[in-house]
Amino acid sequence: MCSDKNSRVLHYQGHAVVCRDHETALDALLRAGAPIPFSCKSGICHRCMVRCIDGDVPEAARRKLPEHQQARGCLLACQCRPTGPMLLAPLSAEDSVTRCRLEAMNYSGDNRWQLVFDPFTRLTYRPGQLAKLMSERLDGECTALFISAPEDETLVTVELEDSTRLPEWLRATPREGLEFCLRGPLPVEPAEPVTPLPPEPGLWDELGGDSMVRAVLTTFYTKVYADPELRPFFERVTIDRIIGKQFAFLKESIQDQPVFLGEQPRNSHNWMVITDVLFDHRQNLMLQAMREHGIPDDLIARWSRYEEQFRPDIVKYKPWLKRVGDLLVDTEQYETCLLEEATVCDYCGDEIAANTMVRYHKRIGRLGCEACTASAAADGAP
Ligand code: HEM
Repeated sequence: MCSDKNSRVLHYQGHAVVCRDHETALDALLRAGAPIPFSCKSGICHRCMVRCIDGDVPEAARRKLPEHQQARGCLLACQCRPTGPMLLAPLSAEDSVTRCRLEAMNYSGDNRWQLVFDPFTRLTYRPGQLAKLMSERLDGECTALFISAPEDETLVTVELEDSTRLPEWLRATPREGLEFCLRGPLPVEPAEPVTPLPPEPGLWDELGGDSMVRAVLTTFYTKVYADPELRPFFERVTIDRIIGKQFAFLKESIQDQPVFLGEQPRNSHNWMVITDVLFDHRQNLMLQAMREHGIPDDLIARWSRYEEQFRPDIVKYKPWLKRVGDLLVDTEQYETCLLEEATVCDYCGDEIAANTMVRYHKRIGRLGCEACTASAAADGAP
């Protein structure tokens, strides 16, 4: 993450602070005014558990945590005396794992399986939320939907989202008594829209103005377009276009210049399934880009706040509907229409005659000729 391994600078949700000798990460972050939860400060209550996205986690800060949390980079901030720079983030829904005991697995027809189970610790959930189920060894992950009502029942019932592909661990017999792990519940409904931070025009100049912001964004998106996890989202967007959009968005948000013509993050990212972990990964690339251009840590923190604030508008486990005026539009669907004029198929390039019925995807707008859409159906596409 950092060029200076001795700096012990901590980044957390748009706050940057250099940890003093003998100071814990928790105390340093509290000194910087970071919104980090805590209680006992002695490693018992685990309220100050956070995740390390980049940097070395001292052994003492993680040894009291179960293996699956250690593997995700979790640590207790009150037990952490940093040895170098660290990029830290709050826990996400993905970090909460509950052990459960399967009581029954019922076939409810129409290729649907329901699991009834007893969680070892209390689960707070609502019907309609999602969870990831996995074996005790935390592999063989599958998605399930809560369908029981927590106030009426002590046992929990979920329905598997894709019952055609049961993971290996769920095929074992007898199934009753099987122990497994549940991650979640994962949020599916959009949180309240973010109220953006007020502009800070002075920050733009302190960062080095238009040329420096553009240079950092160019470095950042070069990394994004080379990144196997992020690149697929940008399949249909040129790098120059996204740099231009992001530049204008930041200029408007930070410098208060009305230059951004585009959609707010909640709408423009509505179809993207972006987990907290992926969001953190993006923020880490951003941090690297800012550092490569020599931006000091306090300015990095102030800039990062303008990005971090949109986390609730962007992180999700299922696509959201797009809001167009008062309408909510499902963009992740196919539609059919009658072609008024001849065109070419977006998949094979062959001509499609006028007055043909064609199928196109609402968001990506790609339309296919009969041969291509027929072969897609044969391949099992929706
Ligand atoms: C992992 C995190 C993120 C991913 C994968 C991502 C991906 C994308 C992609 C693929 C687009 C192009 C959409 C299109 O033209 O169809 C886009 C646009 C955009 N993103 Fe992100 N983004 C992420 C985080 C953020 C954050 C934190 C911000 C806030 C500063 C942001 C602000 C924007 C803006 C302003 C646009 C342009 C919207 C428009 O076209 O009107 N993104 N993003």
